[in-house]
Amino acid sequence: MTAPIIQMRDVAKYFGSAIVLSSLDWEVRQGQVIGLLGRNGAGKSTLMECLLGLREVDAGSVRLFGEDVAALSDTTRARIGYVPQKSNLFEWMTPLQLLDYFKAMYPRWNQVKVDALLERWGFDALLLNKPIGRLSGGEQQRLSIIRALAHNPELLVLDEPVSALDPAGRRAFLAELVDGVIERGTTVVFSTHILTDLERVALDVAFLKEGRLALQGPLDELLEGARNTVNGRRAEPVSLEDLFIEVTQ
Ligand SMILES: Nc1ncnc2c1ncn2[C@@H]1O[C@H](COP(=O)(O)OP(=O)(O)OP(=O)(O)O)[C@@H](O)[C@H]1O
Repeated sequence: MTAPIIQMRDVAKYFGSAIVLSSLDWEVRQGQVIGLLGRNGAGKSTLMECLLGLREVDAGSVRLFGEDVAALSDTTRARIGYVPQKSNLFEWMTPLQLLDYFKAMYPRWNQVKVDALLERWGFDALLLNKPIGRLSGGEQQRLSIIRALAHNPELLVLDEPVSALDPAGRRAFLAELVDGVIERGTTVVFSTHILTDLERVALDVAFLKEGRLALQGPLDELLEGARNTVNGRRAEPVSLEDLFIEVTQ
């Protein structure tokens, strides 16, 4: 059997005396599409940063594609795409310069896809040549998504990728995610507070609570299970919002 795409064992992460992740175990297999849920401050961004090796863990181990995340090879790095919650793009560059910069780093860069997304997502000549620092929040987020998708990653980690997008932008992004990314068998970890988006995209959901993954499974099974546990009788359907409140409170 091939190694899991993500494997975290007994991971702990502290900020000073605050325990954010504790004894956390997680395995994500190839092709899984997981919506990561948790209340504000539960540690979703921290978990994503730790799993990508952007933050050092205080205990435990993290492996990506079977490799220790602290010593990832360039080949494995090139298999990963990440959209952080806060844009981390070079603000003094223009979108065109930024995309050229990353293009040189990734052997599998798909310029046809980049050009199609730029056009579909409203990057005209004016926007493409403006310093990134002067783009709106939503424009920066769209650019960050295009950058993360451009090299056809096999693992895509998205930290609230639609938080700054208007409804049309969100819909366009979700369509791209479903048709252009998930269809290709990409493994996706996706955090959001917009539960309707998650219901459209995620096949599995994982709830982060008190530093651990409190519950994970196929979304439809979790909803069905929650409905069947009410008084032991078949009850009214449970919404994902109900389940979120029940699991995370
Ligand atoms: N660099 C840091 N230094 C100190 N504390 C931090 C740091 N980064 C995050 N924290 C704390 O760690 C906890 C988890 O934060 P994190 O951003 O991972 O949560 P989250 O689940 O992504 O939240 P949200 O849903 O609000 O985005 C919070 O209590 C936060 O204040």
